[in-house]
Amino acid sequence: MRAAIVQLAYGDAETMPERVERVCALVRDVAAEHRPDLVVLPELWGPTGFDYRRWEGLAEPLDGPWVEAMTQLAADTATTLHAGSFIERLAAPGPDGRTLANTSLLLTADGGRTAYRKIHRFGFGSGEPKLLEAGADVITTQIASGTAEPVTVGLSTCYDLRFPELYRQQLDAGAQVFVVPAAWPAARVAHWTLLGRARAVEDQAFVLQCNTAGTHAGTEMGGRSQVVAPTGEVLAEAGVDEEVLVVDIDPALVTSTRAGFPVLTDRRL
Ligand SMILES: O=C(O)CCC(=O)C(=O)O
Repeated sequence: MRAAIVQLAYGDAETMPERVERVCALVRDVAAEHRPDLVVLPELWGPTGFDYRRWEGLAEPLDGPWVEAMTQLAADTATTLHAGSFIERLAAPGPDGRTLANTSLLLTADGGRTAYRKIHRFGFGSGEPKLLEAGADVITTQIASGTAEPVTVGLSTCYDLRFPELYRQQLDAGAQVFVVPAAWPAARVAHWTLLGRARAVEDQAFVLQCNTAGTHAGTEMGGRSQVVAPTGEVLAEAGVDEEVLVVDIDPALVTSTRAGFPVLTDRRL
């Protein structure tokens, strides 16, 4: 399976419509040049990861224009597109009384859609916990892998990476690949790369991490997107600017790693 991890850089000057147009053109170019099976974009790259004041105004329902543009992009490029996440306007307030969520979308070329609402909200009382509802559902789904066998991917977002129990639940649901879009700051980027490797090693799964680069709302993003094999080997790592990683991964390596070093069979639940 060929994956293209599109690490986007942005600042405060670019508007969301300008960025959507730029990113659509970039993804079309990547798809035409590399023919990936899966393209991954970062968390909240449209409304921005840290400019919370804009979220209310930039929120959209699941049938809004951003989702429509991403659905069209998946169809036009004939790839599965993990579109990163957006600020979803919910039809009704959730248990915390909020009407917004940080929602990731996996879109297939034939119009299929899997949504994941970020479970662990980042901000310690401000930002996400103050403004957003938390997701409640662990999400895995099967996608085409470029071979006869589909591959099972688990969806999570940014701060979720700090909570290994989520990945164990995805593992138990059959996940072979974890896809993690993020807007992870430079200040803690060493945690981002370390935790991605940890999730790969402990669950013997591929980890595809797509971070944001640039500086917006006064927060410098960390970049360093990476693709980690079930053995823990880092197959590709980005720098700190906008960059596209194109990596061929073999889902059979998950099976052979789990069979060759069967640590998961020693779990005591
Ligand atoms: O956990 C971290 O250090 C960063 C998390 C974050 O920025 C987010 O979830 O948006």
